[in-house]
Amino acid sequence: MFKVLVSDPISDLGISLLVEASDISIDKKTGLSEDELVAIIGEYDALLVRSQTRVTEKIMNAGSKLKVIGRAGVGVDNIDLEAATKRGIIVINAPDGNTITTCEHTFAMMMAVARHIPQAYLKTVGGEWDRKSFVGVELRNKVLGVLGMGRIGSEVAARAKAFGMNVLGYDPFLTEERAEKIGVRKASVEDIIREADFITVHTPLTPETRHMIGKDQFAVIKKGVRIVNCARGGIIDELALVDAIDAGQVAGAAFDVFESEPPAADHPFLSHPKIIVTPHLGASTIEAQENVAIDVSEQLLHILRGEPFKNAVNMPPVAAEVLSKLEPYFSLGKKLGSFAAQITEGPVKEIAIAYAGDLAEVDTQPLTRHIVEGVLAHHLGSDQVNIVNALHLAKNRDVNIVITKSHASKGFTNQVSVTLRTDKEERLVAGTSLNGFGPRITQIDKFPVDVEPQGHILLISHHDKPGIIGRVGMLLGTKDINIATMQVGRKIVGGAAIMVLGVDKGVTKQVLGEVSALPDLNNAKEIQLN
Ligand SMILES: NC(=O)c1ccc[n+]([C@@H]2O[C@H](COP(=O)([O-])OP(=O)(O)OC[C@H]3O[C@@H](n4cnc5c(N)ncnc54)[C@H](O)[C@@H]3O)[C@@H](O)[C@H]2O)c1
Ligand SMILES: O=C(O)CC[C@@H](O)C(=O)O
Repeated sequence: MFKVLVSDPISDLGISLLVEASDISIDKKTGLSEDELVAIIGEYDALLVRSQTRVTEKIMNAGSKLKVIGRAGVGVDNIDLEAATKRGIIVINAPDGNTITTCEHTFAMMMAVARHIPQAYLKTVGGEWDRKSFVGVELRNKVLGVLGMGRIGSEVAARAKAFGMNVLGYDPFLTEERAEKIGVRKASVEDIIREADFITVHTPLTPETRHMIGKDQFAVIKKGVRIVNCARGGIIDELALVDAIDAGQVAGAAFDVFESEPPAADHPFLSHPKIIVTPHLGASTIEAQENVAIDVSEQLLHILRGEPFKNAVNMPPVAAEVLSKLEPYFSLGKKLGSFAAQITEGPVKEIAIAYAGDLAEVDTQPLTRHIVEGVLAHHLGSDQVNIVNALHLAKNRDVNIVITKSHASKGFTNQVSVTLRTDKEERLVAGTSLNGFGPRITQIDKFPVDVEPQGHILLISHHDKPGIIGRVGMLLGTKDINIATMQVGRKIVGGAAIMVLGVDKGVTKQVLGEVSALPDLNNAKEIQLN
């Protein structure tokens, strides 16, 4: 008999599958503190949560029988994934079940902010008949900018067209073909900032999306824009938004999510007359809660019964014999994928992976998953992509994966090369794992290099001329940026060349701009590898 603990309010109908299963015994105990959970979790094989329970390492360490944590919803930011992976606990989620519900909530918020519904309601029930203060705007013929064209963003875009809106979409994975299929115009973030009358965000919160609309964007944003966030708090800079509304640049905003939840009582959104809020209700419909609970219950049963399952968001075990051959390359593969994603412009259409040397003789699929994970995690967020779902996510986004194998490997026992193809360019990063030294990047585009894939790396392309290295070093020195390692690669004397610098700390966009502006330099990019 497997014991399952449900620690958040989750639809009864959704978990009826578990309740009715003869090999499952289920306990519902909601609102427990961390210590209370620690005290009882040792009895359970599975934990089922929504977003309130914070599943910490302490709880997992006390869960000696815990095999699986099920999240009835998409975001797993309330679960310590690293700790789960470390302890071999499988974390599953239900990514599809609340898409439509959250999309509809986005529309409810967009219409409510366009027509001042909450403000008008409060006055009316307060006894005032005020028809002058609440003149709104139509959605028809307005430009809607959608940042993040995944599951929810795409559904929002489709419905916006029914309202007669002109939709601009931005997503690193949005190709012209897909934009055409959905019926949106593919745009840049800058286009959306300048042209949209309504902006709605549907990305995960990642280092790249944090404050993607902040002070700089509000300075140039279309006057009178209305902003909706039903994704994750922090994608829009909350304080900069309040300033932009007070300055008359932004007409209003509707937020379902906050940088810190619940927000503090004195949070400026809670008293602002032009900002409407809901308490993270995006997924709160009867239908969505049933859907996500059914999805996650089914998967939970499969895992407990040792059957195949989907939607695991952390790393599953790899067979021992495969592991021993491929393990030295897993970290390299993920880093090659991440490096390539960070230097490549435009939506990825194809990931071409070439395995050379002894690797050509083994089943490299687990390694392919690590490489694709590295590519996708840069845009989708590392909590959403793992070796179980990486290939599925790539397929969903029409990203083609091409594998080639050859026994010859240019002097290394094994070499792995990753080429990303986009509408704009094709970039290659190759590497190997050196006995006793670990992973090394051995080639970037056509240039041979020897780079340890670790920490902050500056990739500079330039013309091979005397004095360039000195100019770069001098500039970085004045910015207090210490160069730890340096590699220069060129094919011919006086031709195109690259410089790969390992630096001790992150480099701001401004410094990158200054480096790129040095004479004989083409551009400079920063790559971060953990
Ligand atoms: N309010 C709620 O209750 C609620 C409910 C469900 C989901 N969510 C949140 O909504 C968001 C979207 O969910 P989803 O199911 O559509 O996820 P999804 O993974 O299907 O889509 C997210 C999209 O964002 C894109 N993206 C990543 N970085 C980007 C960037 N810098 N600029 C533009 N796009 C970028 C990704 O390529 C991806 O296509 C998530 O943050 C999720 O946690 C909130
Ligand atoms: O209501 C919830 O459980 C949170 C929903 C949402 O933010 C999610 O990530 O699925």
